[in-house]
Amino acid sequence: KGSTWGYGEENGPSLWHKDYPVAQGSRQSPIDIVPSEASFDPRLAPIQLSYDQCTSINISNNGHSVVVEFDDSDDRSVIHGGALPNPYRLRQFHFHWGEKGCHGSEHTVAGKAFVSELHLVHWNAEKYKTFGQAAQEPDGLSVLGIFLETGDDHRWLHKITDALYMVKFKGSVSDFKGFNPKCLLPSSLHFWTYPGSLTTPPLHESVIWIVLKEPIVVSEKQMGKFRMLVFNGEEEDSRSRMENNFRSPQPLKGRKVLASFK
Ligand SMILES: NS(=O)(=O)/N=C1/NCCO1
Ligand SMILES: [Zn+2]
Repeated sequence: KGSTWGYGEENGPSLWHKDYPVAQGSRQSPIDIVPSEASFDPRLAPIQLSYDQCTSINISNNGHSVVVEFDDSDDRSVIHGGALPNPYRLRQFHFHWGEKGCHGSEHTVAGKAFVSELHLVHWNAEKYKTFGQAAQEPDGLSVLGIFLETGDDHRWLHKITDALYMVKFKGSVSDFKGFNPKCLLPSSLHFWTYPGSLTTPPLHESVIWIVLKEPIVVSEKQMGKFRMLVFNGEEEDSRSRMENNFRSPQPLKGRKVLASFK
């Protein structure tokens, strides 16, 4: 059967272009964000996250990351502002991380990587009928990226890390209701924004990226709980700890990064 993509020696990011040629395209993500080369754009509207009516449904291990999915059947939880033409609907969020004490973010800032990166995935439901269709359009998706750095415990992240034992194996799903990701935001919503892609196959060039400048702080202990997840299914022989599930920065190819702040 076709070998599926992953983050290992035999199926990792450097090989994805074989099944997904767009991997070598002109608007791939992530990128290294160089603040001194980003231009402040006063016309960028502030980011607004209207998540108060959001409805989380479940938490699952898809063999690549841990994902919390939302009911996106109406506009109850949307992001707007930035360079977005209209509100985009929250569909899911997930994380990327490294191994103990190492880096794991996808975007970097002037070459600095963070221990992890949270992605809140939204889609343009005003213009497209389904997420799948939007994911193939240049203005179809918007992903909000938030860096994680280590320090004290994050006071709300335990709601997620306490549920990870339920989704240790690929294919496991567990109820996860009543979680509002607003509790995972830093105090400043200053951001960079640029046109890019999904950072996982199929790598569609359909994402308007919004990356917050200020990281949130989580403890090494909390990060350790992500690393007890495994890439493999419960029945598989291969046992591999879920870590280093990040793609490295891709060529900018002439793209401009805008900043919402001076
Ligand atoms: N890392 S990412 O760019 O958010 N990738 C995806 N894939 C499906 C949804 O988000
Ligand atoms: Zn992601």
